Amino acid sequence: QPNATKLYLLGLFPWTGAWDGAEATVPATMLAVQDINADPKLLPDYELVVITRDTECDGGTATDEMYKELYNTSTTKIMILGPACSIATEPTAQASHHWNLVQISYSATSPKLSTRSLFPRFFRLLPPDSMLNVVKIAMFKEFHWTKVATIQESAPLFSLTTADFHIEAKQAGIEVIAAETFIDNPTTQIENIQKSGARIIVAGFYGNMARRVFCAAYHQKMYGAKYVWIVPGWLEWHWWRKTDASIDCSVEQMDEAVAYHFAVNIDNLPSDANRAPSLSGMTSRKFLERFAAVVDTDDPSSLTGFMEKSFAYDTVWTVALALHEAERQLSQLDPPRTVADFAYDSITCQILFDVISSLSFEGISGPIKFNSNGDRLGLILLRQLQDGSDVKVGTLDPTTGTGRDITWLGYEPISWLGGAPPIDFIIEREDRQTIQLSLFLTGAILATVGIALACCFLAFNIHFKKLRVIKMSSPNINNLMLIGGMLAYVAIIFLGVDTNIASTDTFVWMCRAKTWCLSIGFSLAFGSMFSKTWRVHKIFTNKTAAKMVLKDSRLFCFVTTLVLLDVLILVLWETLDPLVATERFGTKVIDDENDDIVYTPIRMMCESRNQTYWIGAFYVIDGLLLIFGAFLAWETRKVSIPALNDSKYIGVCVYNVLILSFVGAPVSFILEERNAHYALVATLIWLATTLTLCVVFVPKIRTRNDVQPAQNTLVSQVTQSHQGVTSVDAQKELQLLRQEIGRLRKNLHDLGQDDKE
Ligand SMILES: NCCCC(=O)O
Repeated sequence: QPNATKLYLLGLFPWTGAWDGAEATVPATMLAVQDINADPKLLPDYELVVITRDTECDGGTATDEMYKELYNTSTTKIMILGPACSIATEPTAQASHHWNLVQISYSATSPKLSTRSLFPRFFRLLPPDSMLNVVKIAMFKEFHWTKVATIQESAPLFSLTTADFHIEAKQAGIEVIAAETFIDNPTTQIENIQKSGARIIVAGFYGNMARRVFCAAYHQKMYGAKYVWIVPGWLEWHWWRKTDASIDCSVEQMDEAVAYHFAVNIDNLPSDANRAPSLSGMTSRKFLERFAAVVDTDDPSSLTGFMEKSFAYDTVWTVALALHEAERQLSQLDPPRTVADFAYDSITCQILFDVISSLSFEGISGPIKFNSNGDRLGLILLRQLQDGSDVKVGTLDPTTGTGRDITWLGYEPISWLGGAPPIDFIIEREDRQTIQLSLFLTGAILATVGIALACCFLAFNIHFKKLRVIKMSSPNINNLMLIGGMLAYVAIIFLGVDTNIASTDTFVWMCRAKTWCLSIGFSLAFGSMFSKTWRVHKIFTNKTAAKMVLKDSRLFCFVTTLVLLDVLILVLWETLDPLVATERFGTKVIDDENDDIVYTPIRMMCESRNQTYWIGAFYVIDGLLLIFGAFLAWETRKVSIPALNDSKYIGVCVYNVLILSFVGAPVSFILEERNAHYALVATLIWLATTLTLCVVFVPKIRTRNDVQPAQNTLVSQVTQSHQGVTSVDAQKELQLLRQEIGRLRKNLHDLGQDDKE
């Protein structure tokens, strides 16, 4: 109409950015404006004019553009359309109500926008994305999935939608086994999901990040028959095929990765068979034809925002209907007013707000009605990408029935690449790690051989106790050493008893017995060696010949003290903090041949809560003994007197035990694999014990007939021995040696007497 008053609307559209939906929503908006202006019954005295601005799908730009237009006083904008992206809608809708402007978005789906206190004059033609979660949950129920992983781009739109999904999933008994968020590189998060074993993945992202996620999924082989991806249904057409320098996947690879994924969105255009006549008088088909006629492409569905075109069209109709009704209500005021009088005043704004709140009409996108949060409820559509085609496979109407069931009837069947819905999680199996029977038997046989060897040495020691070479080496102390060795061998057997061959109770009992055998065995064997080395050291360092002899009884006392100390610690340990069987779970391992199966390594351990302290006590005592033993052995390294014939061998043994203990203890702590642990620890105990016993006893056996009666021989040996280490002042040395020989003779005599006692 030539004399129509212009009513200006500010249209905020994203021509660029993460979601450039202006491509389709602007033509649809203009189509609606054209239809409304041509309708003589609707706002007959007015002409709607939409001033469009590019928001770049960005909060800052959108706010800037909005203010530029609001401060442009040449035109008064009576309402705001858009923006499309939530990130741009949130700041603008938080500010526009201060200008008494009602704002209606044709596309923004962030759940945050449902907060009336933050966005008091905001409406949108579609529900928040969180409302789509009901379809995702319904899918899980339908296909008996109980485990899910989620991945989302870091933005309120996705984090709020995902948080809501987590709550709904929990209520539905679905376990979220991975919840990943990324900013711009989802590689690690995709790897995490793969490690979690999840097969059903619910994702939230814009198209640019969706490409990165699927490219990472392609590289991790997280697609195909075994995976189900559920993504937002409003992503731009063929979003995975867009040229993108930030991904290292070809179009073919992306086609492969996204095949058969599901997309959930609000139904934007009901089929003509199911729909009531729209207020515009158009069928869905007619609308599509007209839309195709106004856009500059042969394939309108390729335009970003194609899904939202009907919402954009209906947004303008909502605005027009509200203005029409507001005009009527304003005319009844005293003095009467018109919508054209709007000067960012609250009266018109309130009327418009109330009208829209109670508005109900049949739009081109279906029935339009807003809830108290300004959201619109609608039919939710589930689509699947089947052989490159976007296929509708089901719908869910939250307003009918339970509002939680998907209608499959009348839609294409779902295509499963594997012929059936995939399992939701890899099959979990326990991998009870026990010591192999063959390894245990090997250990037991070796331990038995060791015990037999120790028995032979014991028999030899007792049988030849009168033999001078045996008598001089404190055979009773050596017997203690042999008993200690035997206990160490027995510990090897106890250590190898696992739950595959014994009950849990027996396992714990064996474990306790092992601890006793090892600690007391060590004290007996090493304590004996240590005490003898100590005696040799005393003899050769004591200045006064009278005080230098340590009798066997003193050595016995020393070893007994060590053993009693062990017993005290062990009894306290048993009483205060007893060892019990506990299951220790290792890192899950996916089967090499079938990636549907994951094994959880479980090791039965015999542990106590504060065992570190108890073991620590033993380490401190035995460690000190070892270190001091090593020192004594070093000090007496040059003593090679067959009459005290063990001293040098004992030194070798001290080093042997010291090195094996210091290597074995930390490695056995680190090594988790049960068999390797047993093999290492058993080998170290066996080696340390066997080497010690052999080093001490084999020379005795070899020289048992080689007994020298004359003390002259001893003198000559000591002299020879010391000559080997003396070179400076021969005369002086000779004198010293003679003194030493005298002293040694007395020592030997005392020792002989002591043994006889
Ligand atoms: N409907 C596409 C835009 C989504 C959003 O940013 O809310």
